[in-house]
Amino acid sequence: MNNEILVAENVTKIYGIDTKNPVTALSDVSLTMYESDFICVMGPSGSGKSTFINNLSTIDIPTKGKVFINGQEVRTMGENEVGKFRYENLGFIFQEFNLLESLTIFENIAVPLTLSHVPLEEVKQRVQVIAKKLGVDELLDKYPSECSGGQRQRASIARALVTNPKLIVADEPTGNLDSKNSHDLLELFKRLNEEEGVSILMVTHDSMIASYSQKLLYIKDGQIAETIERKDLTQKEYFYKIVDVNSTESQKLFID
Ligand SMILES: Nc1ncnc2c1ncn2[C@@H]1O[C@H](COP(=O)(O)OP(=O)(O)OP(=O)(O)O)[C@@H](O)[C@H]1O
Repeated sequence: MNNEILVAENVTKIYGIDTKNPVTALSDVSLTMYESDFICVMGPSGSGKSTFINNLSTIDIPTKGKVFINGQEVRTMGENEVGKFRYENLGFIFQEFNLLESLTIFENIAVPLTLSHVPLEEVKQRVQVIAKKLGVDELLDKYPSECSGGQRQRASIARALVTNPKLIVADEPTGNLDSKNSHDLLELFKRLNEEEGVSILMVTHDSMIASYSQKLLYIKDGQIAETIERKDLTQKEYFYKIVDVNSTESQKLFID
């Protein structure tokens, strides 16, 4: 059995808890993720998917419950410690790429290494390697404004991966990519997952993208309503199962 990388115990998130209209976005959710797990999160709009991954990955702090990453309880870490911990362990990929406009693509990708005081020669070498993997090695001297949406997205993915994170946390990472680039990204995730044991926790609304995972969590009303595991299914069989869950759950919305 692989080591536990992320443990969430009875996590609840209530937005606006001190207001007249608090919103319980996540309700008593637990999850154990092991090294090399590849988990996808799906569910209707507003069901709590982003809240789920944000609260499990140090971006946000739960109202109730505990989160452990690599055995450390996130709540007990100071702000600086959490920052360092993120750089060393986590790679975040979001739909908005948040590249710094005043820095070149090279400098953007290098940011997490520079912040960790990695020597310049090593920075250059690691940026080159990851930029090549993401197909942005020709763009390193350009500024984000000189690149297309897909190129910027790939550069931001290179920045998330340049630290060799143990856990990739991705919220709709293919949102701005065309279908070829989406599948290339998922093939890269698959390789990192299978060959380097990187764990992946990813939100997507696309069943085809979700079919690259080994486990699917279907979130509804802030809770895990269904869990499907790929096990020995082919990707195609798993894909059909995912489509089925999405369509069955969508139909329930009519009946309810
Ligand atoms: N900062 C916030 N303050 C108040 N309510 C919030 C906040 N963020 C999210 N919510 C509410 O929490 C619930 C869950 O939102 P969340 O963004 O996690 O859903 P989601 O499943 O990711 O949605 P989508 O697929 O539309 O992105 C929604 O009702 C949303 O309106």
